[in-house]
Amino acid sequence: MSFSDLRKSRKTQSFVGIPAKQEASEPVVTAPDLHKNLPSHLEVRTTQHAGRGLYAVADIPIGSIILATRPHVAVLSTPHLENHCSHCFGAESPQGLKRCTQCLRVRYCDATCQSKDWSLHKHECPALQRWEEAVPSADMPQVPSDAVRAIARILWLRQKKGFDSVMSRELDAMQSHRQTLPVSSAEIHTHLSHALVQYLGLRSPQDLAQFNIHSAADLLDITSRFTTNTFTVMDTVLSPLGASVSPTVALFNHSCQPNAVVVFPRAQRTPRLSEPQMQVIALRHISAGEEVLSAYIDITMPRAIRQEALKETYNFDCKCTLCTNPPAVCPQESMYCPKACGGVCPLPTEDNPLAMCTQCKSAVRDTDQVLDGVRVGQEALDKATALQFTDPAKSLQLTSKLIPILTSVGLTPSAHPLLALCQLQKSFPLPEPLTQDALDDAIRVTSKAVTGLVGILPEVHPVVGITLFELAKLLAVDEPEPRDTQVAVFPPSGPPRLKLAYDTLLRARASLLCGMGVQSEGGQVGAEVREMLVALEHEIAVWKDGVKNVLADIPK
Ligand SMILES: C[S@@+](CC[C@H](N)C(=O)[O-])C[C@H]1O[C@@H](n2cnc3c(N)ncnc32)[C@H](O)[C@@H]1O
Repeated sequence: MSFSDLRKSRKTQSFVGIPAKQEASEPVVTAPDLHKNLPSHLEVRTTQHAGRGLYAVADIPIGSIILATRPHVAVLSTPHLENHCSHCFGAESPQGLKRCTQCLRVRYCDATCQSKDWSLHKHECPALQRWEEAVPSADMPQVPSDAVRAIARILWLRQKKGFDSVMSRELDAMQSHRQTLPVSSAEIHTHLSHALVQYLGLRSPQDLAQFNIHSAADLLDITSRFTTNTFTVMDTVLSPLGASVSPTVALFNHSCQPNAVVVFPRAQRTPRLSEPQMQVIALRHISAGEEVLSAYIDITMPRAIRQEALKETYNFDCKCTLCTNPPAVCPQESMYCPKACGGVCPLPTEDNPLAMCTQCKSAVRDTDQVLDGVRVGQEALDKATALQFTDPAKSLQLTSKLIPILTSVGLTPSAHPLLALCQLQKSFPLPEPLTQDALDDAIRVTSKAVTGLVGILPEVHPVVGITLFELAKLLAVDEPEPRDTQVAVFPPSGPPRLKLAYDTLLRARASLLCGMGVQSEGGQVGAEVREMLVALEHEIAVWKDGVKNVLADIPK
């Protein structure tokens, strides 16, 4: 059988007569010797509807590090291969990174990081070179996708550790949805399998036996396990860096109202060589007996988009409280009362155009205007997201145009797509030379994003903490043309702005201390917040002294 038969044999158990080992999509039972590194406050339990999950067996206070581990496998995404270490994922320091002299693709902080990565890179290095040689033209990707590089690392790791090792069995015990994959995603898996085989330099399906893969079904199990159990590696300000797989962290099930969050805080005090370290942090007090649940997707999205994303990638229908029993007005789909009574209305939809304020019962009259605004806003968001890196000026033009439109039709800052547009716009750097208007605009958009996020997420969520920190940094930028401080507009100017920066920073610190883990004092970003607080305190003190001196000079 050739590789082109993979698709046909998707549902078969074997292509070389050896049956696949596991009935996919059945709840997996964990062997007692797996996940031995679980902390004593957690245990694995299995339910019919969600398979294995992790449950608290003791109370877990808010902000606690529930679990900390280095993923079994992690890869940088292609654009970050140039500016981050492929072992510890640290950003390029002033000393620069050392490039692998063979493949010229991956970089390391130093010889220590390189030698730590060698056991897997020694297989990856020739594979990267082989891939590059085989690429038919310069406009094709010169490096395989993150998924292909990560899955290959999983295969080399299993081979190195032995297929019966605990590490390999933990990887093999991760949930696979091979038997119930929708046709659309089965196609993706087939493409992934083909790219993987090319990257590994295999000539026939039988060559996969060296990775303990004996059938098309086995191969699809591997790719399905990868998509179902991957976590995005993030830097300290939550920007995506790459993909990682940790079978222990993958035991956490999903909720759209999670009580825990996965972060990569880069702790200050632990040596960098244990990085990238994933930490699961309690977003609220978790009582003994409760399941610990994280969010697999962006929960600032409306319910329909969340449900679709969960079905597409994770193959389940979410039955969390927020999905099954939503509030009368979901913040993600809300607008202000048309009579401005202070209440909110659900956003009208094509199916249900009647929208009414929950407080004063006034009906939204201009439903067409709202529907059009949301539709055009979504189209602009899709376009602006696609152009974010290739044509940032055009992308920024789209977000700047749509944010005022959606605001004027009455969407709340938490509503989709307004919040998503604000989040995108605030990711662009400030223009140079900086004008007061551009700075003030950036502050207004970031402030709107904070308000929107706080309407959906708990204040201790790291996304809220990081956005507060971004806002505080903008408020602390030297104003190009400070305004008259008497005029009550937002953002304020002069000393009141400095005071607002300080207060916002205090909020960011409180949020990040919890959301990035109390024990690690907020990790690297927590340390940056503390440094900035000291600098701002100094600036405010200088300003107060200045005012005191001026007052003393005024003749009585
Ligand atoms: C990362 S794994 C989580 C651990 C998994 N339950 C197991 O037994 O290995 C993701 C898969 O778990 C299941 N799952 C996670 N959260 C769920 C939920 N809230 N409801 C139903 N199934 C869920 C889905 O099958 C999903 O594809």
